[in-house]
Amino acid sequence: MPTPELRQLRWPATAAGLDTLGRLRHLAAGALRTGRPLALWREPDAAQPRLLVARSLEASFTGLPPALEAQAPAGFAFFPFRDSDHNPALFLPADVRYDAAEPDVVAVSAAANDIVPGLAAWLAAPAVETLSWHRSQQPAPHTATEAEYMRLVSEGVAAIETREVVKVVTSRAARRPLPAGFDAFAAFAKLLAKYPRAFVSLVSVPGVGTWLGATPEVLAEVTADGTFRTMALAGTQPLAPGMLPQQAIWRQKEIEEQALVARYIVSCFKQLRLREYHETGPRTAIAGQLLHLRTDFEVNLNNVPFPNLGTDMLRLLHPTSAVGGMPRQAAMNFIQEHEGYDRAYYSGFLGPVNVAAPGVARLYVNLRCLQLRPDEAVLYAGTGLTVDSDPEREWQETQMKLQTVSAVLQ
Ligand SMILES: C=C(O[C@H]1C=CC=C(C(=O)O)[C@@H]1O)C(=O)O
Repeated sequence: MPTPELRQLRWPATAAGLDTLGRLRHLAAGALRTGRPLALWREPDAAQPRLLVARSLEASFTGLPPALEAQAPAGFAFFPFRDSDHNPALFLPADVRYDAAEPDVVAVSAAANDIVPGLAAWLAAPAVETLSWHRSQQPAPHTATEAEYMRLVSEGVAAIETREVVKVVTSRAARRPLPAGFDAFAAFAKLLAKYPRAFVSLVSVPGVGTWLGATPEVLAEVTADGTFRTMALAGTQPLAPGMLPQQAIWRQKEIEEQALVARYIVSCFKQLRLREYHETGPRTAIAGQLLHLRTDFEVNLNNVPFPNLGTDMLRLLHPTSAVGGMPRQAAMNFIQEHEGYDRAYYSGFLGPVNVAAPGVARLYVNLRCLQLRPDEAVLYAGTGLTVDSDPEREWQETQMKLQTVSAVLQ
């Protein structure tokens, strides 16, 4: 359904030779060239990716997490794990939109009317070879060695034993060189093909940097038919070749770890005094070459007196105990004191709000992601700890999780 205040620009005949990926790339090039923030993403099981360009960086700064109601502004949320001057919370207004499923038009919001002449000229301009992605001003984060990470895990287990926390998720960053001729757009296209069930994204913001990922974890979703969804995702094991997910056997450690996340979600519903939710699972879910335990939660918004449930739940859920821990504040304090690096946008959340249509929002936890730097990538992964965590196994688990996105660096 076209949104009335959107102006539709048609691609000129000169662009006839560009396929949809070529058009997405060309629009991304235009945004980068003019110093504008942009997001490219493909929702799980959607056939085609979408692109959104914000008219300016200034228009993209925000305070609170976005409202998810149909009348709220349309845009793309890009939130850090923890707000700071270095890692601002962003909501890129949907000023320019391109949906590869409707390849012949580019939609421009009324707020961005002034950029129409430049954009129209750009649609007719020849495609460029190399794109200069926006860069972060921050130095690369500290990357933990195996010994350092194992020490962090032991400290986390000790904090659980002394009841400082019930669960905590520790994480680390890893640096990898970019292969010769690395192209972030081509890497995005590779992730699209490799992970059809993931939310695949490439976000580039002036001064903030460029992030690429393929995450399996829904944070908050509101659908056109009025359904709210979230999930408790935790517990990890490799998907062995030829193995069916239903054959997976889970240890008590993973079962408990995931149950805590599910319990946290239920406590958020309780806080809002909502009882009419449906809970399915836990079931084994595939995420790339990994398996997780997943419980799905669903609320029919047409049957409950909670018109703002999506917005309220989003504000309660972030950061979930799948990336922070429980109790939330104690786990956040532990991470701040012990982790020794800045997670930036890793384990924050991202996704479109009211872009596909008013009242449709799909926000994901930013996992299995990397930050692009001029000649290297910084990759991120974490592991949920319980009292039974073994430091060596947790290190191995981070190695496995890093492989999801490092597939594009080979
Ligand atoms: C923190 C991450 O994953 C979370 C989601 C699924 C399974 C997890 C785990 O088994 O620890 C984590 O809670 C990550 O991928 O960096």
